[in-house]
Amino acid sequence: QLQRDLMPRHVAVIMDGNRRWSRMKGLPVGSGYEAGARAFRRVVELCGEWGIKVLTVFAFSSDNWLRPKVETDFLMALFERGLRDELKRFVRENIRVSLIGDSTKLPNRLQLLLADAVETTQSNSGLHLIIAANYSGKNDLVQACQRIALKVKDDQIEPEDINELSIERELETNCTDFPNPDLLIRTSGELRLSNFLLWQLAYTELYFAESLWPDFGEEEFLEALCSFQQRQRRYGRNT
Ligand SMILES: CC(C)CCOP(=O)(O)OP(=O)(O)O
Ligand SMILES: [Mg+2]
Repeated sequence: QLQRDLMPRHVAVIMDGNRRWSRMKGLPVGSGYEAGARAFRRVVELCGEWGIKVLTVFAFSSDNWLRPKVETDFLMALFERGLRDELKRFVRENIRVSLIGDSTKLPNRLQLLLADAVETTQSNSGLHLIIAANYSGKNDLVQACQRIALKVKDDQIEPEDINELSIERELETNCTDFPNPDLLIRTSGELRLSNFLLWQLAYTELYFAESLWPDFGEEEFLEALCSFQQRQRRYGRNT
């Protein structure tokens, strides 16, 4: 019963539950992250198949640095390996890659790979994949305020001219025509935003799945899309 003309344009995903998945299977933590990477690739494919325009994934939050170094090192190496393997596919499938978050804290080789992926795919017109790496929703708002304050200081704008659009234009998600997700999916039963996109989620339909991210497959993803299509979005109006 999924209707192609009622698809969300922009889907955001918090890919949570990878370590619990490995623990439940008695496997090392790394296998949970690797299973998560496979689930990520599956969802990228599905977004392409269903004509979703923008997919933003929370790949690593600024809080994730607090994890044991062996884990963050593994994750960084996994991102690098995954990107190296996927870049050719992204180009072939006309996927555009953008990056939000403070990438300067990532390992240099990964920074170079990400910059190369962004540059190589910037004119692609297929699915726009926005990778939130070391991203903080609050920091996104802080840097937007700093940019606006600079424009006021340089007499480019007056304080009273600042409106929602002025802020939206300075957010890191200004790389897409659809900065505000229509649907947010968070897996593993956690019911929180974890400092992901904050401003952008103002009217987003929130969907929480019990599945751990590695188990979030085609059936689970289509279920989330179905749920989205069944919700009547009122944007504050009463009908
Ligand atoms: C880095 C991030 C995508 C990992 C998300 O899964 P997770 O490590 O938070 O897994 P747990 O919530 O099960 O600990
Ligand atoms: Mg988690």
